[in-house]
Amino acid sequence: MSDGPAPVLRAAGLVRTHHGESGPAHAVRGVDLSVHQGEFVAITGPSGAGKSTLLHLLGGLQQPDSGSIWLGGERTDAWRETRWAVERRRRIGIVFQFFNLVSNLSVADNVELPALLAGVPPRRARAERESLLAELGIAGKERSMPGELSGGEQQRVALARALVNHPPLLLADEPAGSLDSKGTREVMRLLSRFHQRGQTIVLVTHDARLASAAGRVISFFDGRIADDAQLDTAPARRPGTSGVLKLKD
Ligand SMILES: Nc1ncnc2c1ncn2[C@@H]1O[C@H](COP(=O)(O)OP(=O)(O)OP(=O)(O)O)[C@@H](O)[C@H]1O
Repeated sequence: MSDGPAPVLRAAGLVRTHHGESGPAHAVRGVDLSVHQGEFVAITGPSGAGKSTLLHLLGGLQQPDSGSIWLGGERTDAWRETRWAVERRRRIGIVFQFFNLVSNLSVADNVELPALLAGVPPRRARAERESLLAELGIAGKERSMPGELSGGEQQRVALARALVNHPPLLLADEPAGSLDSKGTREVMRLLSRFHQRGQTIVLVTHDARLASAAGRVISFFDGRIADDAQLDTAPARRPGTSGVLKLKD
């Protein structure tokens, strides 16, 4: 093992089988993975390959049948649901395809909630929320309810909520999956921007074009890593570019 800093995330021997009505689905069949500080990793692959299951395991939203996960060098095997919930608040931001905002809370409350739950004083939570919403281009929407926003705006709120506690790791599960091409470009541009500032990101997408915004692309197939490639053209290596995304309107 090297003497460098511990990976932000490490997984070893992860296995997870779902037991559905149509029998067992071997979603994750043995995954070893390390993600280092500042990396932008895309996990891509066909529908049903097990990408979402893997991301859920990495974020502690589901537990593996076997294998281990380390966050910042700390082994999580003994963590149960409540411990994961507490640790996630500080250490892992997650954005989902369908945003998962709390529909009866305002934009401001949605973003501040994880900070308040983590014990951040209200004034600081408010300041964090203000600066994130401004940065994400949705200042002025604080009082809106999620249902009053476009999909792209909701995803930006979800990003603000995910980042409000400055987590070392951002997980994104098809964050543009329910957006039109304009919203898709916007979300990917924002992810690239946060990445250029040092945010570590693991993105799951079935869309190879979106994956090309990352610096490292893992091809996932049938529950396993089929390929793990560094891209030379990644935005992080070319600061100031907006990435290699070229989506049509
Ligand atoms: N809760 C569940 N119960 C039963 N089977 C499941 C469950 N969740 C996922 N699966 C099955 O596990 C396999 C992997 O699913 P998963 O959603 O992880 O794949 P994916 O690569 O993210 O697919 P997609 O791109 O379509 O979202 C599939 O065969 C799926 O049907």
